[in-house]
Amino acid sequence: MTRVRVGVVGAGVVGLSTAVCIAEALPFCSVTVLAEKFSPDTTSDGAAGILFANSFPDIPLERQRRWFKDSLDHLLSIAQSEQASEAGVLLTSGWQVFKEVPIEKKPFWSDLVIGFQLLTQDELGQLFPDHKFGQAFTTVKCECVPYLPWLEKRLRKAGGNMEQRKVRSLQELSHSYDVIVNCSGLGSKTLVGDDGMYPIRGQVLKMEAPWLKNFIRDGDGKTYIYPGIHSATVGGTRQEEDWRLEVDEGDREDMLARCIRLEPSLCKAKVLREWVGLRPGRKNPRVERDLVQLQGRQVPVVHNYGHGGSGVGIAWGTSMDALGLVKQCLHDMHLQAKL
Ligand SMILES: Cc1cc2nc3c(=O)[nH]c(=O)nc-3n(C[C@H](O)[C@H](O)[C@H](O)COP(=O)(O)OP(=O)(O)OC[C@H]3O[C@@H](n4cnc5c(N)ncnc54)[C@H](O)[C@@H]3O)c2cc1C
Ligand SMILES: O=C([O-])CC(=O)C(=O)O
Repeated sequence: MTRVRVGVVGAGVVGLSTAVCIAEALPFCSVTVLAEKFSPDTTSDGAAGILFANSFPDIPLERQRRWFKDSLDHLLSIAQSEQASEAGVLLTSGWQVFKEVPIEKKPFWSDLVIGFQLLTQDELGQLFPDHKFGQAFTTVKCECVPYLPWLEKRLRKAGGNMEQRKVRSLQELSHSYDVIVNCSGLGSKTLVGDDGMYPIRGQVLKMEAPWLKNFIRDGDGKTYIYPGIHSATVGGTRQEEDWRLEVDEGDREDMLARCIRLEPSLCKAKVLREWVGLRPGRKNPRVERDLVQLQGRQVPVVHNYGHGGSGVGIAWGTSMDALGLVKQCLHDMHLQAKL
């Protein structure tokens, strides 16, 4: 039996989720993940991993809700299973607070997370006297340092392979794969020449603060404290078009001061690690299929990249869409007939 060869470029949370979805749903495919960097060296590895949805201007709300819901459901089922600690997926509760009352008091994801409530004025006064508005909810935190190896293991179990390699052009893959799936994140800027891709620099601290049990996020998206399994992720910055990967001392002092204002006890916490990552910024994620002329042959390419600051939060949902697109490619190529 001839197997359909699927090459997935990228081993961050998006690439591995997509590879697992394809390998498990389409056992007649042989899935290979090709990536320059694997865990723990991807952008995904440094993310706080909070499931929280940002909204994208040109994606229908129903599709965004589905991306978030599919991801939340998938991770909730892991969080409630015996796999939770190995996979690094846990439930977390806390608050998002605002200095000014936001236009959208109940965001589109408010009925998808658990127990979403608005804080009363009394509660705000007790907990966050400098803020005018607050939301309380329970969601999932997915820590990629354990989660990506857990996905790699799941991929191998489904028959998938991994190869460390920088792909300089999709041409290189045209003879080795029947379908190419592009999950290269910010790498898509050069790999497929996408000028809409840009870095959004994020600097965070990993701090030892085991007494903190609840997350706190300022609604401006720049200041947050996310307690996790071994450390709290404390941040952050959102600097567009900034490619610097080194730690900036000014950013560190500024974010620490902002976080200590929200949570004074952090001034006693030890800094375990500092980290900088570049979010794969794009106006909207690109989850679509294309036919590319490669070395005289039309090769189907499925794109799944450009998740910005939401990659962990929507990766499983966009991967389910990418799986649907791969199925459409196979249908069009009549490759199912190879079975
Ligand atoms: C400080 C910070 C905090 C964050 N917190 C959160 C959070 O709490 N929740 C959330 O949902 N998101 C968060 N994010 C965003 C999240 O990290 C990203 O959206 C997500 O990691 C994107 O995943 P990805 O798989 O697309 O990209 P990456 O993780 O960057 O993976 C890209 C992969 O493609 C490979 N690649 C690229 N180009 C090539 C090439 N030419 N050849 C071969 N391989 C290639 C890379 O080596 C890598 O394996 C945060 C980001 C930052 C920076
Ligand atoms: O926005 C947040 O709370 C965390 C996050 O996703 C990011 O820094 O990209």
